[in-house]
Amino acid sequence: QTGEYYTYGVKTSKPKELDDLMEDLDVWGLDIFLMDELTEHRPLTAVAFTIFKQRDLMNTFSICPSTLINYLIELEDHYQSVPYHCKIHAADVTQSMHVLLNHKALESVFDDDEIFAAIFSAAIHDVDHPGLTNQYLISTASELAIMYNDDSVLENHHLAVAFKLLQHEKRDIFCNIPKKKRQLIRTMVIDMVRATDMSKHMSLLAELKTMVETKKVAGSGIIELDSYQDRIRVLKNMLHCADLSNPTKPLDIYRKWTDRVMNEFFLQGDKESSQGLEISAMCDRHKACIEKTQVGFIDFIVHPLWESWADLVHPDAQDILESLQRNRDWYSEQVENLQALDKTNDKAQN
Ligand SMILES: COc1ccc(C2=NN(C3CCN(c4nc(N)nc5sccc45)CC3)C(=O)[C@@H]3CC=CC[C@H]23)cc1OC
Ligand SMILES: [Mg+2]
Repeated sequence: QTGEYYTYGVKTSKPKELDDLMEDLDVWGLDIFLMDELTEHRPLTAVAFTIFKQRDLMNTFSICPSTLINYLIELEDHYQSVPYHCKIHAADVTQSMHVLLNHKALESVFDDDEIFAAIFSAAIHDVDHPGLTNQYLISTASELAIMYNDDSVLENHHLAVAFKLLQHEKRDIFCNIPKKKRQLIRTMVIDMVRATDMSKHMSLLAELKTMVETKKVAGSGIIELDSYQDRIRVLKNMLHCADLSNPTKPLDIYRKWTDRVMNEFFLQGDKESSQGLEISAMCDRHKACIEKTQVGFIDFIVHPLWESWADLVHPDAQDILESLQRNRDWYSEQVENLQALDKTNDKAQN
């Protein structure tokens, strides 16, 4: 019979399976789609609540569990049911952030404020995403682009929505945090979420590379970060890595994300086409080559970022880098097979 089990803040009719799955909460490659099923479509609430519990953040910040649940459920309900930028993506990035924070090279580097800010940022980072790009919102002079003057339109919107949801006493998880500390956490969250705008990718990566070159490492291999700028630079890159982690996950999970993101891009392309607009890169369902796009995404964006991250936290991200390489090889083989198929078809027709 369906039990009223709330161990993880959400109801489940499969407590045993959910217990088993939550064993993998700090494992890279946890099946977040199974999490969505077992939590009856509350993956973000279950994952974020359990991470807060495991890191003892409710005690540290005097957060009443019901207030945290109320906020997380409201936050999760404000993720739109778009193919990619939905609540499962938010849960995925939150869980990925949780694992990255556990890197040995970062052990006891970050304090409770920074850890709270990092997990909270991941949970809120795409809330109310409409499944359209900044460029589309800007070129169609949308309400959001007007509101945010074309500057990191989506990222500023995610932040505003997330903080507005706190303004109800039943949901204000910051209510027992001293004012000064609350402002510091808010500043860090704004910096981290704004850094998930892909237009900031190149400058963020350049900063990460500089940090790697000048990295000060204690004898134990733990990184020394002495300024706010250095600390927030690592946290911004960490969230950016979590946001660009799909190609580093087990192939069956990665391929589900590829299907979802291309579906979202194609839906935008359909809108652009029906509005007589030029169809954006990767958004034309009649012209896109999904496998080639993934090889390009990995070669130009994902691998350069993860290679630098792996240098920073060496050797903690080696298995992640190897998984990325295997997945890149698999998609590259698919491209070769498709090209061979095209050649065979051409021969057959001529
Ligand atoms: C699983 O597969 C994927 C997952 C996510 C994305 C995203 N993509 N982008 C951009 C990336 C650069 N982009 C590129 N543009 C052009 N012209 N060429 C090229 S070659 C290679 C890329 C590229 C534009 C989209 C976003 O901003 C999303 C929001 C935030 C983070 C990443 C998200 C993409 C995936 O697979 C492609
Ligand atoms: Mg985003």
